[in-house]
Amino acid sequence: MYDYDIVCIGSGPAGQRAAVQASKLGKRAAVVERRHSAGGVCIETGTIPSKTFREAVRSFMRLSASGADRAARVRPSMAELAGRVTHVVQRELEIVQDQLERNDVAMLRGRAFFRDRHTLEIHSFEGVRTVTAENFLVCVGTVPAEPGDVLVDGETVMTSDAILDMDELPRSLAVIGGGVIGVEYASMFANLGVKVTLVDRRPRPLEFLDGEIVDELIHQMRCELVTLRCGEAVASIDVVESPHKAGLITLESGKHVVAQKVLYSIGRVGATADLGLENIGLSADSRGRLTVDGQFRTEAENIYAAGDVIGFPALAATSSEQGRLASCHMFGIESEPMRDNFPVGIYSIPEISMVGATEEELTRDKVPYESGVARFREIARGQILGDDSGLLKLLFHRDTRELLGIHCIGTHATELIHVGQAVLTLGGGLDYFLSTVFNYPTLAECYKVAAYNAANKLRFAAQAAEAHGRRKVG
Ligand SMILES: Cc1cc2nc3c(=O)[nH]c(=O)nc-3n(C[C@H](O)[C@H](O)[C@H](O)COP(=O)(O)OP(=O)(O)OC[C@H]3O[C@@H](n4cnc5c(N)ncnc54)[C@H](O)[C@@H]3O)c2cc1C
Ligand SMILES: NC(=O)c1ccc[n+]([C@@H]2O[C@H](COP(=O)([O-])OP(=O)(O)OC[C@H]3O[C@@H](n4cnc5c(N)ncnc54)[C@H](O)[C@@H]3O)[C@@H](O)[C@H]2O)c1
Repeated sequence: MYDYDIVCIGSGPAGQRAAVQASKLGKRAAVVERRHSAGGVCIETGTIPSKTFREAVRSFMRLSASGADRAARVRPSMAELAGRVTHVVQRELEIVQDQLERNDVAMLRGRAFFRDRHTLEIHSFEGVRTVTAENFLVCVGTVPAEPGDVLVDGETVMTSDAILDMDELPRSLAVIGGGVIGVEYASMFANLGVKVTLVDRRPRPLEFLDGEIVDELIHQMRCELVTLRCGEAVASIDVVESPHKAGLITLESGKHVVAQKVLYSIGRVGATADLGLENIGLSADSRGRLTVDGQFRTEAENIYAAGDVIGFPALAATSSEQGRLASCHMFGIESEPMRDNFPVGIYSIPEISMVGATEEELTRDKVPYESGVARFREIARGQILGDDSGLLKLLFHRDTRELLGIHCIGTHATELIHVGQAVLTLGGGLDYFLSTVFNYPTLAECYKVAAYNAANKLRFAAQAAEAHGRRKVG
């Protein structure tokens, strides 16, 4: 008899959801966590702190005489901003703790290490204890990628794990890596009046997004005086005294970037290095990730993996759902697989969200489509909110009129996207939006306006094709 039916290694969204699901099925569940509290990267250093920081930045901008006038903005102290983050993180940790307790999930504190396929050592300052389980869920998440040749001292050069621990707002910040983390923090600090330089070796940041949306983001970032150094890789980073401590970044092109602080955000790797995978016959890929099948099972029959440690899409909500599904599969409960149409939300300022195909993907795959765009400045709610740069873009199949993709940048984009997500998932299209009435004044009205725009383009194109056909016949 094992100590537990399931032990989840890691208390992020995947571990929490898997353990609670197992408990609801009457199983004995435990979660191992090496940090002081349960919550994972999601609550302690990732999603919740960064999104709370963003809201704190935005509230200070709203308090300013004019959000659009950089010079007139109130510049809060780092302590004021961080205070809000600490408060929300603390509350979220309490909620998770309470939820696990209510569901009789045992919390085991310490670093987990596999001794064999049914035995785990848990190392803590109290010593080493051993627990056994019938099944394990590896949901250890990720840690920042830190190539050995780059100095990350945590003071001048830091990863996203430490960026909010800065005592003061820096005068300048260099962000290395224009992925989601880099872009989000670059835009937040730029809106605080920090002089930001963003470096990425790719030609443009966030290449997986629709190009038009990235164009708008770049425009907005430039308005906040962000310098973009794209298509440029970093050769070295040194900490210099000039006369104050600063990071000196040398790019492969020979250019230098000097900034008081450097955020190093070039991706994250699975936290599998010290897990004892060799003792259970598993190995991780070069980025520390584990491979699983459609049921989240690894090659070891009783060992499952979910969340960021299995790679794409590596989001909080998808990790949560993967954890729940892994638990169901483990205990023979049939469940619907996770739907493909999950949204991506980027909490830059302005925020971005998308679901479905981009124009670039449809063009590459030769899918005939038409786009419809609504600009927030043409919508009453956009005017009320003072957002005159936001836009919603819908992509429809030209022949079937099905909805294929939704792309949004601007206020509440991450909420607004869910209307489109539902229509996309349920197979709806242009005619749904044309015949549906939304609340007024709301941003949801953008769906109707974008649909009109696409319908008009389709009609003009059909008329032109018909006229062309008549001319040919004549
Ligand atoms: C700065 C930042 C911002 C983000 N913003 C968003 C966002 O806005 N939206 C979004 O959807 N996603 C966001 N993410 C991603 C999101 O945080 C992750 O997708 C999510 O946390 C992954 O959940 P998980 O369950 O895989 O584990 P994690 O949340 O990564 O937690 C894993 C836990 O396992 C523990 N652990 C690791 N090894 C061991 C061991 N050997 N023994 C015991 N415990 C161990 C770790 O201490 C950690 O607490 C962000 C990430 C970062 C870094
Ligand atoms: N809103 C969200 O959903 C959200 C927010 C933050 C983080 N996250 C998660 O966190 C994960 C990690 O984010 P990330 O931004 O660190 O990684 P990423 O992989 O998204 O981006 C890393 C970027 O760094 C660039 N890069 C790599 N090496 C470089 C070098 N030597 N010089 C210059 N540029 C270099 C890459 O071209 C890439 O654009 C993401 O996969 C995402 O799932 C999600």
